[in-house]
Amino acid sequence: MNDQVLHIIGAAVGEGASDGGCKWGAAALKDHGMARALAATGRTVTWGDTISAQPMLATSRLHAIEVFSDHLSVAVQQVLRHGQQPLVVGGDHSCAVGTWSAVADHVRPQGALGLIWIDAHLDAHTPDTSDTQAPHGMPLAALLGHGAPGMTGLFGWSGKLRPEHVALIGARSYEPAEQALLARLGVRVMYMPEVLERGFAACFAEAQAIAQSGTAGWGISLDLDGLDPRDAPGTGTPVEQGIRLADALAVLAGCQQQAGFVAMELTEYNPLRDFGGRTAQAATDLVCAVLAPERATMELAA
Ligand SMILES: NC(=[NH2+])NCCC[C@H](N)C(=O)O
Repeated sequence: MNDQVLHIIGAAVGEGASDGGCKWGAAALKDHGMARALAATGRTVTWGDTISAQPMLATSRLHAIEVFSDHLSVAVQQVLRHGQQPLVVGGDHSCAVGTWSAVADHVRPQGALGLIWIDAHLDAHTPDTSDTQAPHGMPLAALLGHGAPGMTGLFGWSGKLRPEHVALIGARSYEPAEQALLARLGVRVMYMPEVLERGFAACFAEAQAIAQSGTAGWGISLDLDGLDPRDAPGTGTPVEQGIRLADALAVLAGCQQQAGFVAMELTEYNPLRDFGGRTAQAATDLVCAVLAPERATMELAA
């Protein structure tokens, strides 16, 4: 039984994407009852502050995300300092910079952070390589220490993630420059054809081994567009042929009980495209699967 308080932080950011609809994602998931569903698994849950990007106080889109990342990272740091477990609910995927910078800084005295990144995209551009200049295409590069100083250097240090502790699953839409960066760094990327061939379970097991080995803790950054749009149509940038929801639910169940699991982030929920609320339900079921105090609880509920 896990009695650590689960503290949800809403990340109201859509400015990182070309279509800003994800800015309303956290509020919509709150209304949908995500906290209630998590509490029903047996966790003690608080929905804390929502951190909002404020473009009117910034000089550019990138600057808005830099300031937002800083604010979000401080909020996540506070949760960790209180001994609670953070769940960051986005928001476009640029929120990963704030989330994982704080988690990496928190575990740093004990060692490195491992991260499993589930996504249709690589999110490994820098301002020098991105055609769209959309910051939500840049967070993984920033966490690896590449990109705008305002995104790489939170808490006064850069390289929050080391390449050997990171694994991506589900990529199927990307540009050559970001692919080249990850290849040069030696990051393990399981592209969608490999996931279809080996199965999501085998890929996730490999990713978990990467995230756990030689690290002081690990987490999951789940971009909903990693899922197949047939199961999760309400995302910022949907791409055909993704991970099926049933596979994800089965495989991700019980992560909370795995050694070293620290935190989760769920991103790119776009309520403006979620007619009928199917994606909100998928998002809710996924966080419950990962964060339930005991695996059996989810199996009984299913
Ligand atoms: N987190 C996301 N949905 N990222 C999409 C990025 C799309 C594209 N690679 C870009 O950089 O603009």
